Amino acid sequence: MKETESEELSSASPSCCPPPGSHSAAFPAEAPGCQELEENRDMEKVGVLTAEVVSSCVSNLGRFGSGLHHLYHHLSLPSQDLSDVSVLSKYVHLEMLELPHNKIKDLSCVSHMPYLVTLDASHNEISSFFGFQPPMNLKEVNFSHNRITKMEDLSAYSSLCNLDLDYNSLSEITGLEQCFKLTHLSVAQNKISRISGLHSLPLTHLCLRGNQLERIEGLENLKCLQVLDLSLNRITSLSGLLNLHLLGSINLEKNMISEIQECKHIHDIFLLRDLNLVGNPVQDQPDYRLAVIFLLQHLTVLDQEKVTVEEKVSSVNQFDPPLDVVAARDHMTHLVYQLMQPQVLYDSTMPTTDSPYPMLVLTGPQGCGKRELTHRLCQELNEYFAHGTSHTTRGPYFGEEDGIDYHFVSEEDFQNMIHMGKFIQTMQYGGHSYGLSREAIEEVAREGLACCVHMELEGVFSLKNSYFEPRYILLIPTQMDKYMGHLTSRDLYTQAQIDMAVSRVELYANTNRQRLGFFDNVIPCDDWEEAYQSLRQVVKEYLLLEEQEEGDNNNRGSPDNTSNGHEPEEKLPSPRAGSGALASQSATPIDPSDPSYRNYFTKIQAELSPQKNPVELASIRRREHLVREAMVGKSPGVYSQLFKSSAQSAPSSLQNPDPHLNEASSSDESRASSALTVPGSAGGLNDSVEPLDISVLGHNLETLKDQTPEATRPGTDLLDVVVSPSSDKRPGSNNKPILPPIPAGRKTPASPSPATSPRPSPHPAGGEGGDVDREG
Ligand SMILES: Nc1ncnc2c1ncn2[C@@H]1O[C@H](COP(=O)(O)OP(=O)(O)OP(=O)(O)O)[C@@H](O)[C@H]1O
Repeated sequence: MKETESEELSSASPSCCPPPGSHSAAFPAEAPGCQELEENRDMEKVGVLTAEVVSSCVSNLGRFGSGLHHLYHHLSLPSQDLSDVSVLSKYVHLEMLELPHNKIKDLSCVSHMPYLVTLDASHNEISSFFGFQPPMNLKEVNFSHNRITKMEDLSAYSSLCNLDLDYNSLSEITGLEQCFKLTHLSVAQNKISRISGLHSLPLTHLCLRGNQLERIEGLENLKCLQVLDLSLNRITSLSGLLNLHLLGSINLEKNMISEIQECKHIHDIFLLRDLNLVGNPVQDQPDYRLAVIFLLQHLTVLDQEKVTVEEKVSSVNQFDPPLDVVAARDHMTHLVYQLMQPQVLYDSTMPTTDSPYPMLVLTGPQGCGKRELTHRLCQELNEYFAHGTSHTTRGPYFGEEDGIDYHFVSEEDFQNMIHMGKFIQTMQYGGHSYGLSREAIEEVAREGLACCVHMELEGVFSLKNSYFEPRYILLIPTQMDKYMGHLTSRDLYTQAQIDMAVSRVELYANTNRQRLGFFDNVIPCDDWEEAYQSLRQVVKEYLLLEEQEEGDNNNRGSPDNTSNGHEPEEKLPSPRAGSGALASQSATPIDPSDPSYRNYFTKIQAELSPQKNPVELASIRRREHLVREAMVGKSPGVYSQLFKSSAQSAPSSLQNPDPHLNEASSSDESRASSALTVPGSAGGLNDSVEPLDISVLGHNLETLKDQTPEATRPGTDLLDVVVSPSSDKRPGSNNKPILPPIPAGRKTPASPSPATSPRPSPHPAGGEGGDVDREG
């Protein structure tokens, strides 16, 4: 093959034949004669390029014309100290010419190279801009490191794709209007102070590094731009990059960008992956890196460092934390501050851990009516509920009363309260702080009532982290016009506040959609009267008042109801829905894993089993006693103490000589009193999950009750007493289903602390009993 080529080459250049197989020959259209070669050798010393040198530096042999001629297409003469390359005008077939690092001033020889595609004349002394006739196919030109001061019209160079003009003395970009194929332009290290002349070029890569730019401008129409280098300029703002939707990389190293907010200008460039702001004053801003990562969430590299997943998560948690994160932080804060205070046992503390203090939370967007409904409910059902009054730093509206609507406090006092560990939860809303204090709940608990509060969604999230287990009822507007009209008519809010409130309706709706069971009920609140009736109905069902009323009616209708000697059945969860679709909690079919299910069947089983003889009963009681002791041994002393005190202080109708029964009754009572709590956590009367209700005990409660004289008397059944509508329902009497069973020692603690010292209650809780030290 090589031989054939050589033969062809020889025939194409008879006057200057290279040795066969040698690459040391170039093949100009008319090869120089031997005499000329001699002359060239003489001139080499003064930087004149000779044909001999050329023939030693060519490469890339290829066919030409008819295919019978072979020619070298590439010539590379780097760092040869050449100043005169006019000999090249005879090499008309060159496609690539590389002459970097020479002393060339004149490139007019290129005019004779119509096939030239690539020209590298970097690091020379050229001052004339494209001083040659345009080769038709010229695509890549490198004139970097020369002495060009002015760009001229390049409209004849229509094939130009890549132009490098770095390190010249250009002060303006001009003459490129017709370069419709120019995709790469580099004009780094010049004297350009304003970006212009780029029009709608199809540039994908643009480098303007090391100029005197102060503004990013004139790039609006570069829709194809992908890589932009503006480093080493004096740019102060990132505006001017809008609409460059394909931009993937921006280098702004060593500029004068000082504000993180500048990143907002490039926020919508979704393909932006790489941003370099090294050496800008903005880097000194607090949380600079996370802030930029947050604003530009598509970045994978910032300041030449990879953006990690951890950084992305931290940035979101820091600058737009999800509700859960806000709530977790809020809860942590209050918990830690609270733990730093002397620990006391609170009035809302229940005797057993499975029966949380009953609370009702109405939530919904601002002005949806939840505050009014809360107050109305507390007024109507004042035997059961009292309002837990939050603190706020906002000033009172006309007609609002301190201590009733809110505790109005200064921001300073609010902060002090936080640091004193006074709050259960807090939140910022509309520029003000709101918080539910521990004392607000305790005040209500001291009355022997359940606490009813209203709050925004964030408060609910935070409260869900605490050990309180309230019922949450969502009041949601469904008719936006009506809701907005109501907000407007209140004449309290600016348009921005109204917009915010309205926009948050969706937040509530989404939470309800996405977090099944997050709210216990949802009530539309477009009509407040209807909403109240629904709320009332729902709450009554929580309190089991509906069943009681029904039960009463039934009892009245059929007095022989219990004449068979059986105790009235514990009611299973009501199959009726409370109100609306989300009131279906009580309508859910009984789940075998549900404790009430287990309890129900234990009871059925107990009733179906043959009567135990006295020996068996004694054995069961002994085992039960052992288990109880073991349980008590595990529990903190003060709780077991309270547990007993509670039993002692129960109303006389509940007193039983059997200590086990007293414990059981107290326990049952507390569970029954927690009818407001969510199923599964504490449960109501129907959910009396006896901790000792394990198979080894069999029918413990039933058996024990059988042995008490009271249990045999109609109307004094333990469970009956707790829920009977006819029973004493004085606040604090321990008989109300929702009441926390308040130990007798509560009213006169041995050494009251400021946090627990009770204010005189109009309704003494529980019976008379021994003092219990409530301090933890
Ligand atoms: N402790 C709290 N935690 C969270 N949110 C609270 C708390 N206390 C009150 N809020 C809620 O803060 C929002 C603003 O309350 P504010 O009383 O200032 O507004 P409002 O215009 O009277 O609205 P509303 O009639 O709903 O109470 C209300 O939605 C309110 O329920």
